[in-house]
Amino acid sequence: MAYEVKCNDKVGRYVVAARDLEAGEEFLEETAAVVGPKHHTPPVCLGCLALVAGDTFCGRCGWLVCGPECADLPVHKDAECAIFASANVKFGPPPEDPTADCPQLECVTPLRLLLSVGSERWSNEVVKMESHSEKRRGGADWEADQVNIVNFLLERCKLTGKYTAEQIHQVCGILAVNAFEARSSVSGGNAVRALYPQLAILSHNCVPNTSHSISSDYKVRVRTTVPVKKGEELFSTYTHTLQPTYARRKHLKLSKYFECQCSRCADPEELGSNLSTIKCPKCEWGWVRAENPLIEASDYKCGKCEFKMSNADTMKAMEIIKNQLDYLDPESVEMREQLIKKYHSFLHPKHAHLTALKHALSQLYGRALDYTFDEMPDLLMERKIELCRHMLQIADIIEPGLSRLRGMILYELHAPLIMLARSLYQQNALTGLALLTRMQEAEKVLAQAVQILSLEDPESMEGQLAAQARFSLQQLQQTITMLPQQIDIVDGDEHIGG
Ligand SMILES: C[S@@+](CC[C@H](N)C(=O)[O-])C[C@H]1O[C@@H](n2cnc3c(N)ncnc32)[C@H](O)[C@@H]1O
Repeated sequence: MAYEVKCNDKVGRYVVAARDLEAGEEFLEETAAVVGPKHHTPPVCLGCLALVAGDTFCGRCGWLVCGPECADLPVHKDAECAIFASANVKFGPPPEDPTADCPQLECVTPLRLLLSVGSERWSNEVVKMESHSEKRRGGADWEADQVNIVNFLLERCKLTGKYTAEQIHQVCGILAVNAFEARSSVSGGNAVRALYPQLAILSHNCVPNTSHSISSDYKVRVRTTVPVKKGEELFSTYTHTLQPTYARRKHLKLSKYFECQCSRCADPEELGSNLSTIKCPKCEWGWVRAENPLIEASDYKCGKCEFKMSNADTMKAMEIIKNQLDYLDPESVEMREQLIKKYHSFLHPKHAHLTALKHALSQLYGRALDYTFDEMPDLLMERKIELCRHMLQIADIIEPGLSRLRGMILYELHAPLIMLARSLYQQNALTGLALLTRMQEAEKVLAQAVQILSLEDPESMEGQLAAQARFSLQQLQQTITMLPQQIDIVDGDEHIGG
């Protein structure tokens, strides 16, 4: 076994490496203990979990499915279907808006997990999982679960006597604290939730040293992203690493019921990534950061002058900017560039809000309408390169090594490097030697992207990119091999072949 489970008073169970692990080493493979609709989900088929319009129903229980084939899938037929059918609880009218949440489906995944009570997996693994029932009890989530799940299952589905209210709340807590988001196995897979009792033992860190990928059969594979020495802890991340400290900590407190104290959270500079740093409005080159980021209500102050901003004012300003980001047209390059200009005098260039804009732009340049590679002038190629390098500097800190984030950024970076180099060479703005050097740099970037993305499930979006990246790498390597000859011809007196 490559890992060992330990336990302490602070986090409960956690995982350490049982031997030295290399970067990219797979140390855990696991099938899901349960897969089902997310807690907040639009209408989905209870067979394949694809999004549905809400007008086709299972012939036995009357709940949502795509059609008879999905109705007969064991995941539905052998689970909630029999319970709903025997209690004669029909699915009510689905929401008019098929993208809106469907509270009726909240009971499905908890019920699927309850149906495993007494199984070997339940007794050996699931029952040991953290539910935080004491912290959840009486809170808003608990009260909503009481109505939508506990009462519904006990009263409407007539399960009193089979399960207790406490047991159903325990299952709701286990899912809330431990479940992972997966993609349904249908094409364009929508978000669903899956429970992996071994993977869930890993503690959280805002700089994770592992990554996992879930395949279309809902098997998860977990690997390291950096070398991990024997005895060192293995961490996953329960939140979005590109968010600033106050947002990550709030999410972890509200949904996972603990206060993160990791070294990134404790450092006002976020280990140099500066995702929470604001520009001082009073002095030049002063940076405003939380006085103590581990205190939720901490005020913010400039490290250079005496300027201070209250926590409330800072949070309000952050919220206003975030709202503007949330409602952006997902395809708009111009609006994102405008917002960057608008806020660059208020935020650190690496602040999470500017970084979110830059991250989106690093992917939109080359793809968005009017901004495909064919249409982009050199200036915009340079912009895409700059944006990718910005993202890479941050990823090197918050998700170092063979992380999916780095793999995707490196993939984005290779194409503009090649295209810009070619264009400059054609304009005689680069010598043949400089062209070769730049192509070799792009080759290194693309080779790293291939190395990382090849660790992903081949059917996933990243896995498919890996295949494309491998093909591009072969082509690039051929080009580079032939380049010295071609440059000799074009440049005449340049001798770079040797
Ligand atoms: C998914 S579970 C992890 C496994 C859990 N420790 C157990 O014993 O089953 C998540 C819970 O573990 C604890 N935990 C995980 N990472 C932590 C961290 N960095 N700091 C404090 N508690 C943490 C919290 O109680 C959290 O709600």
